[in-house]
Amino acid sequence: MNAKQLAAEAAVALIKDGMKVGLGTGSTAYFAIQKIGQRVQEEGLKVTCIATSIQSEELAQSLKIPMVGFEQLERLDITIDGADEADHHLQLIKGGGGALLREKIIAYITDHYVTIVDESKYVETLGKFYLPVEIVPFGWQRTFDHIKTLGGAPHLRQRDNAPYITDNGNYILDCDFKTIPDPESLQTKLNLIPGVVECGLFVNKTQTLIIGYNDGSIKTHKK
Ligand SMILES: O=C(CO)[C@H](O)[C@H](O)COP(=O)(O)O
Repeated sequence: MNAKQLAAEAAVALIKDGMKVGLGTGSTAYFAIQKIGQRVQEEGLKVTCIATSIQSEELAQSLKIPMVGFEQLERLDITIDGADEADHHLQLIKGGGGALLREKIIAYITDHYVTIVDESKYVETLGKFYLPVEIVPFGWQRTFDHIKTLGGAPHLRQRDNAPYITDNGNYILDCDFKTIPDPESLQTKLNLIPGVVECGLFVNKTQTLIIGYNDGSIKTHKK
């Protein structure tokens, strides 16, 4: 089992019958969704889930995981999601897979937010990974300029030689801040810029961080 799968399966062991569960996005969350599907089918685990992306929703449906919409839930008991970087204070950079807005909406209604990563994502200080910032397409060049004044070199994310479009119809700027010693302050500054929908900093959200190691071990950090 690889390090991502180890972390993912340890997280899925926290899910109990009757829970409302948020499903993350990305290659680590993929293993969690697979395992939830297995528990639903083999153990009869009773859960209702909501996904952080169209991709994860389709995967969950293919595994016959019961899905609900926001009209049927106000809070989630647990969400299991990956991250691009996690620091020692359990602050995160997310959005490498482009799902940061839905991921943050789900994080904010979750009682127990569990982040799953492999050892390569656990860092001293955030910022080596370019920070994804979701922005509206209208006037994006000026939003780009504003972000630049905060010290982050933005790059418009591309796919097939065109701007990458999120599930919400927006663009993403991947911003090189080099190092982010104060994620909370940067998040506030970014989210005040007109045109910014949300940034990929997840501050004080993770209660449990599960790290999978290549030697087959896992470590859990709790807040
Ligand atoms: O934030 C995300 C998607 O928007 C992912 O959680 C993040 O990119 C980690 O992905 P992976 O597990 O594939 O490394």
